[in-house]
This record gives sequence, structure tokens and C-alpha cells, in this order.
Amino acid sequence: MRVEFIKMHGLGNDFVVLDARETPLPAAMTPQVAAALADRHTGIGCDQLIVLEPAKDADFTMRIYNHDGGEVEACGNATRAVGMLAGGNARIATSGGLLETRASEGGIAVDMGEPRLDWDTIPLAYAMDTLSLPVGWDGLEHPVAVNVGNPHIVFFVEDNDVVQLDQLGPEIEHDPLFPDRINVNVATIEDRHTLRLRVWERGAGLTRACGTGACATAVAAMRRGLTEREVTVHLPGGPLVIGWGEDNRITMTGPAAESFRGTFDWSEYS
Ligand SMILES: N[C@@H](CCC[C@H](N)C(=O)O)C(=O)O
Repeated sequence: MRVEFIKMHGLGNDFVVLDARETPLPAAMTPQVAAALADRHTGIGCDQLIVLEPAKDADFTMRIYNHDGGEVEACGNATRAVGMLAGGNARIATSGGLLETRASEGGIAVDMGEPRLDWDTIPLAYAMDTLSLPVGWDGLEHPVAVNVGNPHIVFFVEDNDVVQLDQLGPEIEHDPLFPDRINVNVATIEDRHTLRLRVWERGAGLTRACGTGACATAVAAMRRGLTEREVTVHLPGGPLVIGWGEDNRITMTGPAAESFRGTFDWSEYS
């Protein structure tokens, strides 16, 4: 059976979107099918596979699968992309919580909800101060841990361009300190309004941008008193504006785009 897909991206973090709001998929999505579709050599190719389904208390549900097929709770860039697909304003149910998008001058703005900061909500394997974990990996030390729907660890360094993230990223992602694994962010503070960020994503590796990584890093910088409560985060794929309001909610604003549409034969992937 042929299934339609939409290829989208947010700052080069790319997605295959399967819109099952009206027509269900031929069978339930599995990690194996998701990984096969995400494969850049033998599938369509993407960092994350997104499945949209009907919802009771929201406009629709967004299910998120990493490049490796694992289902996860949140994806900031995909939230902007599917918000755009829905016309700008949408209430989207995810396993990480309800997210709201609206069309804005800078593209799509998303209310990403409240960050979780306690060690067991990250989650970490042991009780620790999440503002400065007493751990380090080859020069990367004393990170901040933040959960913004998904788990992140943030290192502040003098020059994030020189960090060997392709080597340290997988080591940190799989460290037993992180029972659910972790997304790894290395950031450099430019000034009180500007950050530079590179991200090793759990289950996807190095990506051009990570929306939740930008949110987690902004919150980490604000908790440390390094920046103001609104910052521009420059990722390899471009900038996102992140605010952390007095109401404790995070707002992310940035672009999203559709690349192309197509169809594939479900039986080839299942
Ligand atoms: N690209 C995403 C994050 C996708 C999920 C992440 N890799 C995880 O495993 O939590 C974003 O834009 O936030």
C-alpha cells in the first residue's frame, strides 16, 4: 500500500512527516519501520520521523521517532514544522506534554511549557545538583541538566567549535548516569543576549539544529545568570529566539519549511 509523506525541516533538522490525522497508517508504526524510513541510504532519510494522529483534547497528536527508531517525547523543530503544516496556530499533544504553536513574525512560535530541573525528572541515576553536575568527560566539565520534555545536558565552553562532539557525544549519551540516555549540548556565550550551540542528539547524532537543545541551553544559561531571559541561539543551521518568562514557560521562535512530498510502499519497510 502506498503512503504519502511530507519532507520538512527546521533550520536543517529534517523530518519525514506521515499525516495520519484522516487516513490511518496501514499498520502501527514500530521502531523498525521508523528506522528504515529514516535511513539516508536505503530509506527516505531524516533526523526524526513524525506521525500525526487524531487527538481528543488537542488538534492532533504528534509522535516522534529518532533516526535510530526510538520513540521520544519532544522535538522543538518538528513542533514548528507541524504547526506550520496546520496553518500556524495549533494545540499539539505529545508524550512530553501539550504544546501550542502560533504564527509569528519570526516564523512559528511555540510555547514549550515549563522546564523540569530536579535530578529525578531529568532523569539522572543519582541525586545531584542539576545546576553543576560534579562530573566531566575529557575537558567537558560541570554541566547543567535540564528536561524540556526530553533530557538534555549542557556544557558551557570557551569555543564550542573545537569540541570533538562526534566522539564525546555518543560516550556521554550512553553514560550510565543517564538512564534514558541524553541529548548533549555544547554552548559558548557570546554576550548576554547571544549564544552559539552545537548538539549531539540522542538517537540521531550531530544535527544542524535542535529546538529543545536551544531551549534547554537557554534555560541553563539563565539559571547560571549568564544571559538575560531572552536570547538568540545560533545553531549550525541558523538562529532560534528563546525566552523563559516570569511564568516559568519557555517560548521558542524560528522558521520551518516544507522541502517536498512523495509516496512510498509501506510493504517495502515493514
Ligand atoms: N531535533 C529535536 C529533538 C529530537 C529528539 C531528541 N533527539 C531526543 O532524543 O530527545 C528538536 O528540535 O528538539
